[in-house]
Amino acid sequence: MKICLYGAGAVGGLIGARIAASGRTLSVVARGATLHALQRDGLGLETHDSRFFYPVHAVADPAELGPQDLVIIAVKQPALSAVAQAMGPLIGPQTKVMTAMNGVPWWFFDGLPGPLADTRLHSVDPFGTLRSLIPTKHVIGCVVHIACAATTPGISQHRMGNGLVIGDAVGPTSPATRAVGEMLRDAGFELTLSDCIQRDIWFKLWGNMTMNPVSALTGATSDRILDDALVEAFCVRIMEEAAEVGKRIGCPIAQSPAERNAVTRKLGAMKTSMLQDVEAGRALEIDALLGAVHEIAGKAGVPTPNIDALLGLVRLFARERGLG
Ligand SMILES: NC(=O)C1=CN([C@@H]2O[C@H](COP(=O)(O)OP(=O)(O)OC[C@H]3O[C@@H](n4cnc5c(N)ncnc54)[C@H](OP(=O)(O)O)[C@@H]3O)[C@@H](O)[C@H]2O)C=CC1
Ligand SMILES: CC(C)(CO)C(=O)C(=O)O
Repeated sequence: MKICLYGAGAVGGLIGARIAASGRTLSVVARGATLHALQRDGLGLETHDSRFFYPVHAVADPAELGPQDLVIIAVKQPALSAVAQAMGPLIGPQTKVMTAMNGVPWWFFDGLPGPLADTRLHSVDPFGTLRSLIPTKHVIGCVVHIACAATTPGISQHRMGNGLVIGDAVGPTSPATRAVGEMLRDAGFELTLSDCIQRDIWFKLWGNMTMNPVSALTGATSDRILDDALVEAFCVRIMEEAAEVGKRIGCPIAQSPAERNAVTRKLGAMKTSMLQDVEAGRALEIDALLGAVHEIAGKAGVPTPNIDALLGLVRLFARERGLG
């Protein structure tokens, strides 16, 4: 399997390092300090008590690599458009493109039957460029139930969790996606195959769409967010609104906000990826985590005053700090 990673940060670095550690050849498209580090040292993977480096073939220009069997995209949502525009040479007729990212992707409704089937989301693909550059038939969705960070170029720090859920964006699980699943299992992940990856995306988003923006606004880790009764109550109202939207679009959530917050609480003092972005001065993933939910709620006819308030606040926060 010819595998290429695009986005060797926290999540991509972890997935890539595990793939390389399992004995497979991995190509990586990277830039700047990350490219330099990968070419010099390989992909670094750090845990609380270890640090290993794995050799990879790192390039700046996807044209050097040509068509792949699998391209793993693990960038933040604001970087996606530039990646889609550059990755053309990696995509052949049989290529699978796996999006290992949080939030609602541009292809969300392409394979989701129900009242909004085939809806196009202006918030995450305003001009339809992602859809035309990465046709949905190539896409495997991937939900990452892992926490990690990348504070040094080329090195992913694995903090907790080991779960990946993958599924075809459209249609039943294909043999190619099963093969990708086997490859990721071999690499050491707890891999689940989903026959409706949109539901898994919505389920994960249900926790992220509160914790990530609230942590960005307040600078607080997840435990401190949940320790404040008023902030927790605000998060619960947002989750109730998102659960109602989910119910209307075919992504029901079989969990209560209290149950989910209890799971989040067990993760301790977690610094979300959006808080990491604020601290590093990087653009925030607002459209995929909140803008798309706001747009979908409007189309589904569900009032979402609390989601709207959080979206407005975090959007303004990002604009004022040049993180938008
Ligand atoms: N971190 C976490 O714990 C979790 C994150 N997620 C999600 O996973 C996705 C990835 O997040 P994460 O790994 O944290 O992000 P990071 O910011 O750590 O990594 C993104 C990487 O993409 C690279 N990149 C961006 N644009 C380009 C480009 N044009 N060419 C080459 N490389 C590029 C960046 O390189 P450069 O440094 O050069 O900009 C960086 O190495 C997000 O959707 C996030 O929400 C999901 C679960 C957990
Ligand atoms: C680690 C986790 C689950 C925290 O919300 C995450 O997905 C993120 O930080 O983006």
